[in-house]
Amino acid sequence: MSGTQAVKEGRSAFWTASNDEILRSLGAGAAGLPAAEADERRRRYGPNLAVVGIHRSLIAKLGKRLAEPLIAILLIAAAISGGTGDWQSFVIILLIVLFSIVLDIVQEQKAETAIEALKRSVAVTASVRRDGKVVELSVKDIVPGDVVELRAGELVPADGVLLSGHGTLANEAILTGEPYPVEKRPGAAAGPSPSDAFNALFGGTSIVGGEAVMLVVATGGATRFGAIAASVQAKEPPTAFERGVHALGMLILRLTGFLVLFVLLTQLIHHGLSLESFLFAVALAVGLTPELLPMVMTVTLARGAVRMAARKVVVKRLSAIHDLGAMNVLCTDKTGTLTEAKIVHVGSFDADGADSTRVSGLIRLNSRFAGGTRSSLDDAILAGPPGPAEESWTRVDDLPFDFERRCASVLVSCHREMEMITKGAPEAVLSFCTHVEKADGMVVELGAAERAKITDLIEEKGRRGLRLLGVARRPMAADCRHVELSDESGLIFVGCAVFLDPPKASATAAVARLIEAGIRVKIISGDAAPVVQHLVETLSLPARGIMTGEEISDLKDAALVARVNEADLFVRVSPDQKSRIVRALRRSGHTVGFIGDGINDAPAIHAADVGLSVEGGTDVAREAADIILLAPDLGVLADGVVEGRRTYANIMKYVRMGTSSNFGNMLSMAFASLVLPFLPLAPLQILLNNLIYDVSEIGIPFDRADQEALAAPHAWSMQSVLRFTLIMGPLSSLFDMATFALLFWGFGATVGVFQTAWFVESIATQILVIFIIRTAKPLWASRPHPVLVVTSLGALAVALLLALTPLGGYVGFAAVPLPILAAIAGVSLAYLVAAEGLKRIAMRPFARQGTSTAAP
Ligand SMILES: Nc1ncnc2c1ncn2[C@@H]1O[C@H](COP(=O)(O)OP(=O)(O)OP(=O)(O)O)[C@@H](O)[C@H]1O
Ligand SMILES: [Mg+2]
Repeated sequence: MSGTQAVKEGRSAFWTASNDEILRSLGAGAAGLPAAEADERRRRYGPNLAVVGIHRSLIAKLGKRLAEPLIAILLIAAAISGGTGDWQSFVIILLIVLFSIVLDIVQEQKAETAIEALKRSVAVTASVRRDGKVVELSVKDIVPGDVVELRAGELVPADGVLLSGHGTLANEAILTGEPYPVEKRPGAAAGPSPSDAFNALFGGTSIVGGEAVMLVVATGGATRFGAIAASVQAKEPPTAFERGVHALGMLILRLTGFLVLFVLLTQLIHHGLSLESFLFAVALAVGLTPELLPMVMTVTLARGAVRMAARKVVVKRLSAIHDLGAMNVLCTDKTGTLTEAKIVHVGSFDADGADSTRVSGLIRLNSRFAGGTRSSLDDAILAGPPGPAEESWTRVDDLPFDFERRCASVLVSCHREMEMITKGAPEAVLSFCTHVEKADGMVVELGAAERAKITDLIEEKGRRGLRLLGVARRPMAADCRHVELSDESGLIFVGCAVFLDPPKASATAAVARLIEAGIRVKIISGDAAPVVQHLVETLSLPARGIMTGEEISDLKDAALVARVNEADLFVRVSPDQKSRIVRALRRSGHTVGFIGDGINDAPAIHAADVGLSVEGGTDVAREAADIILLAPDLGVLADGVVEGRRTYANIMKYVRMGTSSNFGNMLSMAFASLVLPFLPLAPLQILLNNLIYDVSEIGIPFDRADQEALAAPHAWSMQSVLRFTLIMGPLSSLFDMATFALLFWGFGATVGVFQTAWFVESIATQILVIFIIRTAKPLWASRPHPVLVVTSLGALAVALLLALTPLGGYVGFAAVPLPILAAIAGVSLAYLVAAEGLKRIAMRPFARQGTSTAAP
């Protein structure tokens, strides 16, 4: 198949065709598509999303819920009730199903809308040529035939070919697993294999060097990445928290199944098969399942996300909120978070340490003509006045900067002169040098003594907090047209350019707050040791232990795990080492955050439990991040951490209440069905009880959290959930059983009175205990949020109204004599007092695993 054909059919090997062929077959031009044509194509090809169909329609959501086993069973129960002429049950069951589904869907919908809006606010855009102008478009609006302009640090939005490029380097690790950048240039590839496609860029990869103009050939699911993403549904692996909640849900489900079978069996033996006992078992199953847990989690997290956004922290992945609160190690790069990132080129010195305009002139030529990533250092260099003869130099070739060799070279010519000028990390440049240029222009061999002197000079400037770039040159043959990496040798050292980047005054307080919050702060920088150490001293940051990139490259992963905890400063590390450090910290048991803004930070951001970036960061860093800070400030992050912990604390309240009351109810029901000659609650009453209790908890996402719950990183612990359940559950069923005994043997209550009284006891204790177990402190020492007070007491009022007024006749309630009511009130009060007393033991925190090694 020819290349043209491949393009026409939207098939894979489009890179074998020539650009002219591709432009023709796509009906496109270098100036971009007309807007009307683009709209037409958008309709024809659909949105440029790798995975579509994540947004389920309302109908689909409803369908999914109706198909849930519990709801399905309830609907069957309603049908059977209706079929046997029990219209009352039929209507009430349907109402209950409807109400809980609507509650669930509405809440979740609201949460999703809020999150979508947040995500959109930090979404990555692309520069697209339309109607001959360059416009910023949402990536999803890109269509085949579009012409996209790309720079280093940006994501490739779709599959396409290079129309032109300069020093273009792409990172295709997402497709190939290969971490090293691949060179890209225009032309037609020789073979159909993607590894031949030197002229193609693929959606989902990123530009890490140079720039490019790309013609889009395939979008959305038709891209290479789209095909992969669709096959794995691009699902992120669940976090520890998500796994924990899921495991808990499964445990409860199994217990419920077991219990329902048990109750059904005892009912069968006692009373034979009846509709009543079937409905009872169904209602029990419904009542015992924490069916609203997923919704409450989503709603609580979404509310947390909205609150965090108000504090300039935008969450892209909801569960990252939990991880942020659990984070106990934060790794940060230096520039921007600890410094102002206002880099100024303040001067240059030669090999003897004397001021030198010659060095400044050479480094300007390098920055001016360097391809690849233009860094903030280049911007600082070019902000100064041009050198004397700068205009007469022209670029011939260049070797773009990369973070591994930390150098950039240009080949420039002026009249008959041809020079290669190299700049980069001083020690890297110096290692390429064999000669040195003196102040008078003389070039002499670089002896060991002089080399040591220059190294000392560099060290000494670094200790004063000055950032340096070394400058060297090499005269080349006049007919030289290309330079290669091997040409970066035998250089003549000229001197260093000096830069200042003022420390951020607010960083000291922000780091102190993070440490106060139980988070260890580590600095991972590509800069030199003295510069980083000077910064740490200036800001008086508590940091001990330093490790260099060189040391790290000598260590195997296992050895690195053993050593990462010893150091708080990591210097001269490469992007790959940044992510190795993060992974090692995670493997040694920490929950690790990484904040950075550069291309070189993206792998580490991705590797962290909580990847953080800032609004002004590069696209790749922002795309890799779970959380975006709208202000590059660690103080904002400290606020976010507090919010994350609050959200977690509220979810734990729901988990605790759900598990302990469910477990208690299970025990009570099992006991009751063994000893009572009738059902302790009619099926409808159980459903009603469950519904009212669910409503009473709607206020939890709004609740305040105690200062104590915010003070330290938390971690999901199944042990502590189980302990709470095993203490508080039996306690509540102890009082349930006392109520049974009192009603049945003490007062000799009739079925109707018994059920009404127990309904009142059960709902009152379940709801009121919210106020006790929402805090580990004494009840009176922690004030609940008004919304929680209103929802829970409101729900209780409704329950009492239903049970104690003639309204209750519809669901089988009877009038309860005053002495019984008084007795029930007494039992309930006794239960609450006991719960308050026991909660201290039940809520004692478990020691966190993995922190012992990291304690300061
Ligand atoms: N444009 C450039 N040309 C030559 N060398 C450069 C350039 N940009 C950076 N370098 C060198 O590479 C080193 C690492 O880059 P950079 O400082 O961006 O890393 P980093 O890890 O992001 O550091 P930080 O912690 O300060 O954010 C720099 O210290 C400098 O020596
Ligand atoms: Mg950086």
